[in-house]
Order: sequence, then C-alpha cells, then structure tokens
Amino acid sequence: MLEQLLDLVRREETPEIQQEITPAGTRFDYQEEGILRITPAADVPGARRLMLSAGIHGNETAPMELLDRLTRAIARDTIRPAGPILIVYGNPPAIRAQRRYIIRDINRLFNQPDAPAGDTEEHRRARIIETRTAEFFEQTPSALHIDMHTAIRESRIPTFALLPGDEETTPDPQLLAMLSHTEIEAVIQQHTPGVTFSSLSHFRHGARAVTLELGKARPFGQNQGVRVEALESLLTALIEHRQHAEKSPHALRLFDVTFEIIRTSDQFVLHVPNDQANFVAYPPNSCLAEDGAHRWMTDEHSRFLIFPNPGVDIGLRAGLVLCEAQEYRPAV
Ligand SMILES: O=C(O)CCC(=O)N[C@@H](CCC(=O)O)C(=O)O
Ligand SMILES: [Zn+2]
Repeated sequence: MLEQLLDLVRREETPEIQQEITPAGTRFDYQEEGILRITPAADVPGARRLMLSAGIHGNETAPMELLDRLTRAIARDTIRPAGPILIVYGNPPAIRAQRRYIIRDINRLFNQPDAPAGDTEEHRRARIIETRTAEFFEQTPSALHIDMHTAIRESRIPTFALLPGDEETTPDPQLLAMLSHTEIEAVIQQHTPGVTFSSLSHFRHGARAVTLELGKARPFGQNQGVRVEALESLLTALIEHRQHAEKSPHALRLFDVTFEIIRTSDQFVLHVPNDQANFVAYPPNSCLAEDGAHRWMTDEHSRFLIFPNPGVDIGLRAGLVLCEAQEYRPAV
C-alpha cells in the first residue's frame, strides 16, 4: 500500500498501516503526506543516503511518474536499496490541483532561517519538509539530493541540471560524471545561495544536491515525450549502490549563472515573448528587463536566458542569465 504514495497524495488519503516490510526486508515508513522513508534490509557500507523529490511544483508530472515507478519497484523487491532513501512529493495540494503552486511557490521558501514564518499552506509544507530533511540527512557527507522538475516553457536545451552554490563553487565532478550518463545535456552552476529545495540540502545539510529539468511540464499520463530512461537507470543503480554502465557518458555543456533578474516592483517589465524558449542567446547590450531606473542588460558573456517569468511575486527571480563555460568531457 505505501508504495502507492503518489496515489495517496492525489486521493488525499492517509494510509491506516504506516509501516510495511517487503519480503526481502526493505522497510517503508510513512512519515507525512507525500513523504516516505525507505530503509534497506541491510545497510551496504559506503551506500549513499538518497533523497529523491518531485512534485515541488504540482503540475510537473513526469518526475512524479518516474518516482512512483521507482517506489513501486522497490516495494516489489525488483530494486533492492543499499542505503536509506527519503521519497518526497513536495506540494500535495498543488499536485491535486495540477498547478505549479496554490498561493506561494514553495521552491522559494527554503533555506531562509530568518524569514517570517508565513501563513500559507506552502509555508507550512516547507517547514515540514525542512524538518524531515534535517532528520534524514543529519549532516551525512555522502548524502545526495536529486530534485526533479519539468519546465514551464520549451527549451533549446530540453534537459538540464542546476547546481546550488556560492561564489566559490565549481561543478561537482562526481555529479557531472553521473549526469553525463543520463539524458541531461547541460549543467548550470549557481553562485548565490538560493531558496530552493536543492539549496536547502546543499547549504543547510552539506549534501550533494541537484535540480533536474527533464523537459516541458505536462499533465499526468501525457509525458510520452519526456525521455527519462537513462536517468531512471542511473537512479536505480544509485539506489542499489552498483556501477552504472547502461548509457555511455556524453559531454555536457556547462553554464554559470552570472545574474538573476528580480521583479522588484509593479513597474517591472520583462522584454521577453511569453512563448520564448529557455536558452535563447542574446547579442551584447540587449535589455532583457527593466524596473524603474534599473535595467538588466546582456554583455558578450552573460547572454543566455532561462526561466523568464514576469508573473513571479515581487522580490522573486524573473529569469536567470547565464554565460557558457568550457564543456565537460567524460574521462575516456
Ligand atoms: O520553467 C520555469 O520557469 C521554472 C522551472 C522550475 O520549476 N525550475 C526550478 C529550478 C529550481 C532551481 O533553481 O534549482 C524553480 O524555478 O523552482
Ligand atoms: Zn519546478
């Protein structure tokens, strides 16, 4: 029953039995709505703690369908976990409503210990997730958090990853090597501490953390165009703590976030068509947005735009501007 965690979320049902053990001895513990802790029959030395999340935005269904398949395979003992796993479906009310969020974008409410408590469902949910995440990671250096999303718009690079980080952070070689075996084609390194779920894991718990963008957001059952086979194979190998060789590694385009476009007032204007894809490259000195006297301009380096969104709340990012770095080539 507990392997049906996603269905329980969608039906807003609480399971009567909140702990189950598979024939192979894998234990499922239902912690909260949409949060399941999986404990292996026997911890394999060196196996990672894995936190796998999806549904932080309720309309991004392909990652949820992937996580649902993995959870059910573990329950059938088809996949045998080597280390503990925390499965998180981020925003149950938004998942049921099939919307990105209900009142506040929950992926802007993390890693802000000094922020006011907030009184929305998303604020309450973010605190629950933070509590369960802290319990789970307990400062485990080998931990890995993969937060899976799909994007609002089409993308000239359809599948890409974002790595949280600060000014000094460079892309983690282990994560790059891992991602080079999946459908991910580009990796974006962030350089300012963020407020996303992956930022919480990285900055608060010292975990390796990555946000994956797996394609365009579509309703449940309509994700045939979202290719995740290689990712699913990698996640299965990570869960079982075994070598992964199903897909030969490929080069990755690397980008750095050079600045964020922030909507700072009602006068904010984003000079980007609503249907423009992610990763459009601009000529230098293009004005991407303006708000009063402030203008966000490209230059000869900072010229790729992703996540343009003029409808964000004031104070939140309305776009990320990137410069391209030297590509990653897997070791031969
Ligand atoms: O398509 C968009 O505009 C956003 C897609 C999405 O939800 N992306 C995440 C990225 C999180 C990160 O920066 O690590 C988000 O915006 O929350
Ligand atoms: Zn998302």
